[in-house]
Amino acid sequence: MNQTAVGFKHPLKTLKLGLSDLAEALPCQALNACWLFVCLVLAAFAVINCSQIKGLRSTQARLQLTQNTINDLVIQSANLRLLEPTISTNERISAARLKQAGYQSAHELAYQIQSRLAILNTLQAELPVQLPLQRLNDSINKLIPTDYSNSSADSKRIESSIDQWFKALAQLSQQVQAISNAHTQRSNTLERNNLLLAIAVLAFSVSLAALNIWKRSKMSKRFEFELKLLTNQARTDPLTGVLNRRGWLEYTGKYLKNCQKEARKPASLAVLDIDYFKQYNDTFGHEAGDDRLRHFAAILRQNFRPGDLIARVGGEEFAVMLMNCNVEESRRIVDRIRESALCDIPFSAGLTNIDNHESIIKAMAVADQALYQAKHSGRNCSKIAYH
Ligand SMILES: Nc1nc2c(ncn2[C@@H]2O[C@H](COP(=O)(O)OP(=O)(O)OP(=O)(O)O)[C@@H](O)[C@H]2O)c(=O)[nH]1
Repeated sequence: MNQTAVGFKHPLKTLKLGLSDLAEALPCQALNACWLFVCLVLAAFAVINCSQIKGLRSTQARLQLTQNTINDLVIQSANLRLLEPTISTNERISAARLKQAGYQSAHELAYQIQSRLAILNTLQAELPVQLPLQRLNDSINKLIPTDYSNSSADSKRIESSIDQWFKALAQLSQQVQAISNAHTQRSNTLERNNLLLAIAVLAFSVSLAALNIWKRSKMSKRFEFELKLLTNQARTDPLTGVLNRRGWLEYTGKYLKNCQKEARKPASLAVLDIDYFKQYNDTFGHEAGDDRLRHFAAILRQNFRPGDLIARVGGEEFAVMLMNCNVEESRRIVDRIRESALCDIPFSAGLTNIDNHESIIKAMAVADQALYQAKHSGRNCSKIAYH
């Protein structure tokens, strides 16, 4: 059996229909509020991330400064090797070497190293970690020999102290590097998260805007359609489906205005009135009278050209505007309809031309005079009135 024939729908089509129906059914304001809420939450996360990144960056800057100070300290501490008794065998040689390196005495070197340790101490105050600076501070004094004797015990003590000092410095440097790396990693992760949040906020905002535009266009389309329907209904006779008096006056008025502007060929007007309609109504009833009116309108629609305007302007009175057609031609057309086998309804017609583009009301008054003549001439005939 052919499924299409019984109304089978492809599942994807059903889904598409379902989603668009759902989006349409959701109240616009509630949807906007939800969307906005999600955007705000995402934006709040992004702001929190930004402030964290800012904090991490300033800590990183301080860590970098700390690292640089430690590096300077390592370079400066290299001069401590000049004090090693194995290299400088006595105080004189040691002092000479220190002088060469730019220090007046071992104590000056110690003082400068302590100054750098003091800088590190200050920097540490703003770091989220505790560096073992106190230990270094204490040990620096012990490193400076007061006596440059050649005793091997003393020389060994100084050597091992300097080694320990460098070991401690290396550990400190590693510790700071590790903290700095952890901070860089954390701030990279936060930056990546922020990028994702920004993309999400953008996507949500764009989809919200698109949804609103779509809903608005759908609503305006529907509104346009309903307005058109109402407008058409207001201009149409519900019984016969042709224009009512209001529609007739509006369209013919517009047509005549355009004729003036574009110097079009003249039109002519025919007013057609069913004969003895009251008698028919009284004999066959109102319902049958309605059918007769519907039937007469159908005859007119079938026999006039599609461009001609047909209207029911009174109870059993119809008007036709025959475009680009003079009144004599129009009379021939009307008489041909009356005489055709299809037309089983007697009617009288009054005709006039609208060649000087006067108002439709005036033209109808002239056509009515012709109709009056036709009625008084025994009905079921056409008369022309010129003006
Ligand atoms: N069934 C029906 N009758 C209508 C409608 N509108 C008007 N009529 C009737 O149409 C009749 C018109 O009667 P008259 O104006 O005397 O016209 P007539 O009987 O055709 O007479 P002549 O035009 O002189 O031939 C009245 O009885 C109205 O009630 C309608 O919509 N439906």
